[in-house]
Amino acid sequence: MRVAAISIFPEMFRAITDYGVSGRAVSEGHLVLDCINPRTFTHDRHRTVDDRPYGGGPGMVMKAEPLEAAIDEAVERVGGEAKVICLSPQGRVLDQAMVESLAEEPGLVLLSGRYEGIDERVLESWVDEEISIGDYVLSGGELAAMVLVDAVVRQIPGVLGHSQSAVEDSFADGLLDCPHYTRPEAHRGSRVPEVLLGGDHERIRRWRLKQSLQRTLIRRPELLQERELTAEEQRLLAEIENERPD
Ligand SMILES: COc1ccccc1CNc1ccc(C(N)=O)cn1
Repeated sequence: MRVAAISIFPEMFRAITDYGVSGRAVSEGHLVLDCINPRTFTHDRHRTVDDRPYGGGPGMVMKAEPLEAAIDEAVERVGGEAKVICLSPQGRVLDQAMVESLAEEPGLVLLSGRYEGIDERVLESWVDEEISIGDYVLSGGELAAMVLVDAVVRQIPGVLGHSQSAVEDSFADGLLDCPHYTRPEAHRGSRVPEVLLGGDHERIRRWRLKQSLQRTLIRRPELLQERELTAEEQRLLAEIENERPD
C-alpha cells in the first residue's frame, strides 16, 4: 500500500516507519510511506503555511495554496488513484469496518492539519473524506494519521506473521478481546485460569469466546446490539446471564 502523509512535521512519522509491525511493513515493502511538507511549496522568505483567520478569532488557519500543492504532489507520489483523507475532529469516527475498507484502497493521501485547522476551500475541493480517531481535539492531525496507518497496515496480508492474526484481533469479530496470560503460572498469588493450562483447545476456545462476550456485555454492551450472534454465542450469553450476581 502506498501512503503519502502531508505534514509540517514529517519527522513525527518515524514513530510508525521505524518501529514494530508498521516499521517491519515498511522494511518488507508492504507499506510505502512518503512524507510531504507543505513548506516545500511556499515561496516567501518566511515559508508561510498559516495565516490569521478571516472573521477574527484566536489562532491561525493553514493556507490553501501550500496544502493544495502538497496534495497534488502526494497524489502523484501515490500513483494517481488516491483517496485524500483529512484527519480532523469534524470527521467520521474511525472504526474497524472503516479500517478494513481503507485497507482495500490502492493509495491514501493523509492530510494532517495544525493550528486551528485548514482553509475550508481545501476541504471542499481536494479532500474526499474527513476522518476522526475520536471525539477529542489534538494539536495536530499527525498522531491521528499514524493511528489510522497502524490500524490499516495490520490488515495487509503478510504484515502480521502467523503468530499474530488480524482476524483474531478483538474488534475484528466485533467483540472485545479475552484476557491473556503468560508465565509464570502464579504471580503475586494470582494464578492463571486452569482451563488455559490444560491442552483442551476446544475448551480453551469456548472459554476465550465466553470471556470476550462477558467483557463486551459489561464494558461495551452497545457492540452486541450491532452484531449477529451465532447459536453458540447466544448459548454462552445465556450462561453468562444466569451466572450474573443478582
Ligand atoms: C484543531 O485541530 C484541527 C482542526 C481541523 C483539522 C485538523 C486539526 C488537527 N487536530 C486534530 C486532528 C484530528 C483529530 C481527531 N480526533 O482525529 C483531533 N485533532
